[in-house]
Amino acid sequence: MFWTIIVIIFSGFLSILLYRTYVVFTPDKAIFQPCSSSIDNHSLQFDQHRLQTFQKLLQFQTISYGRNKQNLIEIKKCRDFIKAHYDDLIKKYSKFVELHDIAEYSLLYSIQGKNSNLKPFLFSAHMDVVPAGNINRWKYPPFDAHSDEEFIYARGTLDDKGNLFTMMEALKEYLNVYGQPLRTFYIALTHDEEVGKSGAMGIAHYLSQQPFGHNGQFEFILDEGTIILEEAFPTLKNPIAIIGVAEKGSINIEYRIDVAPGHSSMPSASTAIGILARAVDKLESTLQPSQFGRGPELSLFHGVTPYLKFPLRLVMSNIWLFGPVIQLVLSRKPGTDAMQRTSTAVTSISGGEKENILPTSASATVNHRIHTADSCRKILENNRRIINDDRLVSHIKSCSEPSPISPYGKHIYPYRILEQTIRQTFENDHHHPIIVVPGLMVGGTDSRSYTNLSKNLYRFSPFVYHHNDLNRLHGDNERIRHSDMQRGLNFYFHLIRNNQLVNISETKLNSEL
Ligand SMILES: CCCCCCCC/C=C\CCCCCCCC(=O)N[C@@H](CC(N)=O)C(=O)O
Ligand SMILES: [Zn+2]
Ligand SMILES: [Zn+2]
Repeated sequence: MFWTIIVIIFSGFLSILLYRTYVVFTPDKAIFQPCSSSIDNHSLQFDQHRLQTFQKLLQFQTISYGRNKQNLIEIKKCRDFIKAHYDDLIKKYSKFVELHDIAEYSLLYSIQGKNSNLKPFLFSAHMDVVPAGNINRWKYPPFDAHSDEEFIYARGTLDDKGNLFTMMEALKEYLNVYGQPLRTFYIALTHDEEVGKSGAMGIAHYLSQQPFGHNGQFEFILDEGTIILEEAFPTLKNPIAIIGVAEKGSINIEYRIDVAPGHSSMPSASTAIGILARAVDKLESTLQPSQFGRGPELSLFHGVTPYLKFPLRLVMSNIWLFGPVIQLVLSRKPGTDAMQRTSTAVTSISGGEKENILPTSASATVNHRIHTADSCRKILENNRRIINDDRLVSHIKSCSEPSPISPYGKHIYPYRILEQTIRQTFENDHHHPIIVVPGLMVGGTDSRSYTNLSKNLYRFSPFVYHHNDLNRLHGDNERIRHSDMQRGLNFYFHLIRNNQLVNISETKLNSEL
């Protein structure tokens, strides 16, 4: 009797696991053709001429070192280069293309559509880059834009001049092929994304003053963001395109301790530096709690699960049971761990004046990137508990809460167009079709300044990266593949094209499912 009950329970349990694995999580085969077939054959080439122009763009040392500390001479040169290179568009299509200088160095191209009933859309990219760090660690000098058979190496290739160049080239091609579009759209090229927001805020302000109708709302906004990952999961051959539907918040907290001075020959048990060091150590070694399953990362996992092989598919289909194991695996790599929790990085520290004076003060700044299920207040509170030392005083230097989560899924028109354009751009790989999933953008973007313009904010860069290469972002040897540049051109071209349908409506989309 006992064994019979055990067998019944076990079989029931197994059935639930298998049901979820093979019935609930099945691949979504819905293919949506967002545009007429004629355009599908239109392919842009990343040819020698485009390569050379891109290299010139990369050679400007448009470095943002810190707030109010930028290489403005190079930024100005880069801006002028962009203006000159695309000047033809303004001249040739002066009836509907305009260029606006914003916040002195940022640019906004507006392309007036024929049909003012259609809500406009906006692409955004930035021309500034972070410093290259120790250039001896680079394979090629970071501003030479060295090109080999496969890659172009330079600071800013992926973040974010690759996006900037491919969207501008796609615009040029679109106008040359089709002339005036139906739907109005804008391309924003900012100059201080890495350190501030004056470019994006100036653009947001300018746009909010425009008489669009639609309550000043954009159909969607697309900014740099999450990418296409290769080999993200064991045994998975399909690339995963992650559309960032939300962006983490960011808080910078300074922890400071002030004590009386003294002679270094008679130190007390702990100095200001020692006390601060222990607090920093506690913050680093105590992770903020995992929020796995409470943000867009859950949808990423649900989207990928049907494509995984047994037994991983079974594990991922049953997060209710294996959640803790998945959290443990995610925590093994910085890139995956960042998806499931608020991250902690101690980014600066200072203290002490002279070798024989006990330090009177010491301070450290901690940067947290806040998961959508957390908040600034919650993180401050967690830290207070973790540090558990009243001698340290905290000061919030800056704080922005996580962004709202933009709507996504089959029934959301702009998300759907984006998803299908990604598939369209990758359609030649039939062996391992691309998987498109929503996800969480772990870094900050200019789109933060555009929140009042649209509820549909997406962050995506159409470039393939291996997960082991993620540390090239803001790191050494940043690079981009020639093939990615080619795909970027086609992605933006088709995205502009796919957004020109007049009868786009959620009803129409739904009927196609
Ligand atoms: C199952 C595997 C999933 C692995 C997911 C990892 C996905 C990571 C993909 C892309 C990460 C891209 C992060 C780059 C951030 C670029 C933006 C940036 O640098 N922003 C700055 C400035 C700012 N506006 O805040 C920043 O400090 O974040
Ligand atoms: Zn960027
Ligand atoms: Zn960046």
